[in-house]
Amino acid sequence: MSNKLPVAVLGATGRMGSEAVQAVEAAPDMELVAALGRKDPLQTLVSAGAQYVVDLTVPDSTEANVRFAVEHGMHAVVGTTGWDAGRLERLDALLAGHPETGVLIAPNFALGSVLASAFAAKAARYFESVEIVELHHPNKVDAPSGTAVRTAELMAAVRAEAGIPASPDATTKELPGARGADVDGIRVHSVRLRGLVAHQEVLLGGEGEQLTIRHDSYDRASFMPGVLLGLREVAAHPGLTVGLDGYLNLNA
Ligand SMILES: NC(=O)C1=CN([C@@H]2O[C@H](COP(=O)(O)OP(=O)(O)OC[C@H]3O[C@@H](n4cnc5c(N)ncnc54)[C@H](OP(=O)(O)O)[C@@H]3O)[C@@H](O)[C@H]2O)C=CC1
Ligand SMILES: O=C(O)C1=N[C@H](C(=O)O)C[C@H](O)C1
Repeated sequence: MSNKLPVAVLGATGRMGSEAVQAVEAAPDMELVAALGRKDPLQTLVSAGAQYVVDLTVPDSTEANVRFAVEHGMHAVVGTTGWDAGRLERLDALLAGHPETGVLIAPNFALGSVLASAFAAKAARYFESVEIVELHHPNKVDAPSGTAVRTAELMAAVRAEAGIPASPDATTKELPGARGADVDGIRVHSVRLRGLVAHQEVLLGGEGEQLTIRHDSYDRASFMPGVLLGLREVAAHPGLTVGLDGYLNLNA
């Protein structure tokens, strides 16, 4: 019997899913047992013997996909966006009944992006003003990006704990949307532009200075080491982990 991880990819025909299929096929310790598109029944995961599922689909389908995986004892590594607080709560409750199963919800698999968000959280308490600009390809269906939401949440939590007031802003007259979305009190601006893949700038401003923390994914290959790392680690982390940083010892 093979001791390779039996992996299935959901969303296998998509931009990320097709890249993940290639990465899993090329990994010496993994075996791709199923590659499902939108029309394929989830039951195929069971008949294929999948024990690890990578979800790279759409916000509307990801929760049901992950629920199916967990209910069938499969670990899940999830890159799909749309995991708001309500969905995470429901998943946590489901996992309580499956104590040996691990799920990673990773807003971004690129190691540089994970580090950039961690650096931004670290810096967040030291600056009066913070805003986020995320820039993506125009085929992206969701805005703001999951990465920007996660970065804003991390920064807002640090600022709240440190008692930092809201960023100063004298705007009283505004064309709707001009100041971006408000994520936990942090303004997030979304650019959609042909030629881009996935990019983010965190802007931190203080009296007479600015710190910019920028990350660029020029190619979806940048996400694959994180996908493979997630697959190799997920079984060792039962329960719910949000963010690939949960598997990295960033404070070492
Ligand atoms: N965490 C990370 O590092 C990254 C996350 N992402 C996220 O991953 C997700 C996928 O992105 P991307 O690959 O660019 O998107 P694509 O649109 O290229 O791919 C989406 C895939 O999901 C499938 N799909 C569509 N609807 C359903 C459904 N109802 N049920 C099951 N499958 C469905 C599509 O199948 P079909 O072709 O038949 O429509 C397609 O294979 C997005 O949420 C994106 O934000 C993206 C990049 C990096
Ligand atoms: O849709 C994308 O492309 C990406 N989606 C994720 C997000 O919304 O943060 C990750 C990355 O930014 C690429």
